[in-house]
Amino acid sequence: MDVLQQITDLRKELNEHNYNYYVLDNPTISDLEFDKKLKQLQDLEVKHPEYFDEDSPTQRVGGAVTKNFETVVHQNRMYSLENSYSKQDVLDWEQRLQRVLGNVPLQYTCELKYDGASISITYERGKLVRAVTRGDGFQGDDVTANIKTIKSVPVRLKGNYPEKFEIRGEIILPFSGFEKMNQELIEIGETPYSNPRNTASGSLKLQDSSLVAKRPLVCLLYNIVGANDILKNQFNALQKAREFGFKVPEQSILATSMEEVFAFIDFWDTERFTLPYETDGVVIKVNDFYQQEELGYTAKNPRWAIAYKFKTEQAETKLLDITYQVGRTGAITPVANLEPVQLAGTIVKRASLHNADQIQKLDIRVGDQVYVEKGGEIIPKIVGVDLSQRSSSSEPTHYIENCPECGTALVRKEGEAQHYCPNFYGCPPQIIGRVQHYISRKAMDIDGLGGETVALLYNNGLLQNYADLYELKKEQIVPLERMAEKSATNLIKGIEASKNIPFERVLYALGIRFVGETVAKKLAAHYKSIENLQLATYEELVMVDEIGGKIAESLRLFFQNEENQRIIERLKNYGIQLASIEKERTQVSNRFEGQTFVISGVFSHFTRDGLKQTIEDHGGKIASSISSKTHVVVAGENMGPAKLEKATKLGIKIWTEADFIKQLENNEG
Ligand SMILES: NC(=O)c1ccc[n+]([C@@H]2O[C@H](COP(=O)([O-])OP(=O)(O)OC[C@H]3O[C@@H](n4cnc5c(N)ncnc54)[C@H](O)[C@@H]3O)[C@@H](O)[C@H]2O)c1
Ligand SMILES: [Zn+2]
Repeated sequence: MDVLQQITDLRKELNEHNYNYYVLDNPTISDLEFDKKLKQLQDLEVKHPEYFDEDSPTQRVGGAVTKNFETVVHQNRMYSLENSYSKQDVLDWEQRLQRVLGNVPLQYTCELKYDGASISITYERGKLVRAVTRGDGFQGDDVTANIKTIKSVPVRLKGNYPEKFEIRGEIILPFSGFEKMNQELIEIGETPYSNPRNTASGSLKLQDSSLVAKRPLVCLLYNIVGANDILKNQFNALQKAREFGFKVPEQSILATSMEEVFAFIDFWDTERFTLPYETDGVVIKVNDFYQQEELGYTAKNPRWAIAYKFKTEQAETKLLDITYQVGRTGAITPVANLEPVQLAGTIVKRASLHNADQIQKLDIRVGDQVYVEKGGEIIPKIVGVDLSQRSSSSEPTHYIENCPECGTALVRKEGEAQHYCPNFYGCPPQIIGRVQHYISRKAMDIDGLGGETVALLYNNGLLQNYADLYELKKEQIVPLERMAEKSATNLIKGIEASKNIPFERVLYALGIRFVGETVAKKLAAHYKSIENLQLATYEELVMVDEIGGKIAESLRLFFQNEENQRIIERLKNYGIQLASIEKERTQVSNRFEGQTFVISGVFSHFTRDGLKQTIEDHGGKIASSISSKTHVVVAGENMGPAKLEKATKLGIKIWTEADFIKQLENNEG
């Protein structure tokens, strides 16, 4: 595979994991694996600076804003942390510090790294005025009402606090509270939550703050922003925060050498299991705020801090049996059912096995004692077998040959790891899964219709594919289980509203294999309509930017299929947007004709998308990164210093948001 493809694939994959992790609170791979892939991407990008992209997951904080809350632009950006896994990484970091600061003696604060969801809380004159999630670092969700229900968050401060400041912290769920919540769920026959971190993060996104109030959440604070002059250094700031009434864990220390830092790490590496909540590492920060300011930030992290991550834990348990799940694309995932075992603060009963190869490679057999590992989140994985304990009567695992849901013989394509059920139109989880994908937030975003309702509709014979949604009648829905007049009306309304979803998202919603959001955008921009895309040959498709053979092949297969053709025809008749209409509709002038723009930072009058649209409306082009072909950089707040430098070096015009508006008005006035 060529490097660019590899980079593109990794970015796409990591973006999807970020979405699962931060937005859905439902990761599908372990943190360790995620971090490995991120590192792999980082290494490739370092080797190939020509493929730099400011939107890469290596350059961005992973979260996003949701549509459920008001979006708030952060006064001060929220960053992530650089991760390290060895003491050598930490020593290398110290070297970099010394290079920038010029071999001065350094002091560090060492803090525990709390594993929850980050929050930024603003106080004015001692009163809590706003709490916002990290989101994408530039803007987040306003979750003030939810945060106010957390008892450890002071609504009014004590002592001699600064007039106005933000304080950052982590919303966590202590083990005891987590277990209590799960106990209650198990009692009513519900599935327990997978781990404290995702449950804490999911809690913040609840719409009903009285439900949040019932959850035993805790807020641990670690960073005051906007009062550096008064507070001078991090260790003092932590102390002061305690005096103002915040919950700041007492474990933090001030270290004057790396030896002391390492002693702190070693101590907590084992002692962390005695804490009432989960910690996944230690955060080391340059103590002095003046030095912090000198060091500054990369696109994603402060240069003055680093996180040392503890190694993940393993447990040994018995493999009871292997079951197989069928996904929306027909992919089969084997799942290991384990004798419940305590691991990293949660009870593990299942582990993912990925595919037949992995089972074979590790020679995993039912009845084996296996090692499971967990990176701090959901389904852990089996990393090995304790062969010394294998019974002599044990038999090698035979991978299933038929679909567990519909009985069809499974297929496995050359070069692919996964087995597939090819019964695209008859296999229930595939049918349901495709409709669930179609209605999902990033696709048609159908309000009032959830994944379970889709299954309900299918099970009642009301639905075989997503086109059938548009034939649904209220009278058919009302009598269904858990449905009522109002929910049925909402459902129909939501389906109707999906007719306004633009073509690129419809294309994504169709669920064509390998056609994710980005690819759908590219294709929509290039082909403008579904007819054009249907007519495109394999050779034409692979000529399109970022479209590889795998995607082209999948598109051909999809459009050749007569069932799909019928469905698309029906969607067309229902009035679904199967062509781009933006261009004709919005082109207002040719003011920016022939000019390429790069936009960077946060804007107050425009959203980023809105700004891009406006530029295009006036004939300009948008590029994702600065190069010699760029004509104008529109710089919002918080534009990165590296970018600014690059633009200046290349002699590119830099407009502020105000400049941009002036340019527009000149044209229009
Ligand atoms: N499994 C997946 O699919 C998946 C996807 C995305 C991210 N992740 C995981 O999430 C993590 C990356 O998330 P991230 O970008 O939030 O970085 P991070 O959690 O590794 O570190 C940054 C965060 O640490 C928190 N923090 C806790 N204690 C702190 C302290 N004392 N001082 C300062 N900050 C403190 C802050 O909220 C900060 O934003 C990784 O562990 C990654 O593996 C997993
Ligand atoms: Zn099947």
